[in-house]
Amino acid sequence: MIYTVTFNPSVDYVVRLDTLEIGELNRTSDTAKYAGGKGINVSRILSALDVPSTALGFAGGFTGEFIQQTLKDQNIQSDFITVDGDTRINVKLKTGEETEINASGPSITDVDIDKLKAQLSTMTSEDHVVFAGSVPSGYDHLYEELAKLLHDKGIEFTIDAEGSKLTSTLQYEPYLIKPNQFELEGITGRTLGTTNEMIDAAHVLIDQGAKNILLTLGEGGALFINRNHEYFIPSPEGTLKNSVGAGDSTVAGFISRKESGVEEQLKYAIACGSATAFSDDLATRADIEVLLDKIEVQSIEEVK
Ligand SMILES: Nc1ncnc2c1ncn2[C@@H]1O[C@H](COP(=O)(O)OP(=O)(O)O)[C@@H](O)[C@H]1O
Ligand SMILES: O=P(O)(O)OC[C@H]1O[C@](O)(COP(=O)(O)O)[C@@H](O)[C@@H]1O
Repeated sequence: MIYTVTFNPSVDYVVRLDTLEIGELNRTSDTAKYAGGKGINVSRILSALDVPSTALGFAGGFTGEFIQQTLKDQNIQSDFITVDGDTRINVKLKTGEETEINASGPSITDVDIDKLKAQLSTMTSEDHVVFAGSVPSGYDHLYEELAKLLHDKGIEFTIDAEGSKLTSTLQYEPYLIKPNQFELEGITGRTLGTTNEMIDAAHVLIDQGAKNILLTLGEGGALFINRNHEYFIPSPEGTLKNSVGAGDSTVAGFISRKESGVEEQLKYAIACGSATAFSDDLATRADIEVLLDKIEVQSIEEVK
């Protein structure tokens, strides 16, 4: 079973406006709300691809209810730990440009963490765990602690997190990490202007333990690096509607075809990411299938 863990889920409130005047009254042209948070998005795309998963994490209040009901309606299994306080609402402004305001989310306690650890303790080496997104304040060490717990039990895991939350887990050999360029620059502390600079930076993380790195570059596509392969995958052409969840969709696409070889995994990853970018909500299976044939996985030697 694939388990996704969203420590800090969100209701993503998408607000469309023709223009935004700071300091003035603005009226929307359209609004929508979606069950979000990185692991939840991974579960939703896996479900679109008919790959079962169970969504875990912390949820509370009316917003937490909304998320759990949405997953239920979509036939996605979930087992959230109830926390005090409302799950956050993240505002996604669409004004021609995309602007995001992500809230910090409700507090969690050591008791909540113990409940999550109890869930992880029932897993076996047949399972795969995806840890994704921010953590409530004060718990930055959680990623490292849980990665160690899974590594000690021989359970494969994927990490999509920023900065030290990600780098602290590399010693436990994550199956996949998925930084974007901005996140990789944050980790290395320098601007990565060329493909070679990005690949070199990725190899440092491989040397520290990461097994596979999908470095996503928005409309620029993605680079993939592991010990044996270096690939570039351009994004297909299309009209951007809402890129929220595009990165999570690439993670889901890659994991969904784990038994099919890396090139097929990359096709699915980019088809899922771009199909989500071209959709109002996350992509549907039909959106993904339309793009699959348009994805070309290029070995870096061909690109150079
Ligand atoms: N404007 C876009 N056009 C086409 N594909 C896109 C666009 N934005 C994102 N994608 C797709 O989604 C993937 C992940 O997007 P990215 O923005 O890099 O992730 P994140 O949301 O994690 O920052 C990209 O590799 C690409 O396949
Ligand atoms: O936990 P974080 O880092 O604040 O991110 C949460 C946000 O990320 C998302 O999961 C989208 O992530 P991506 O666009 O990177 O795929 C939203 O649904 C959510 O609002």
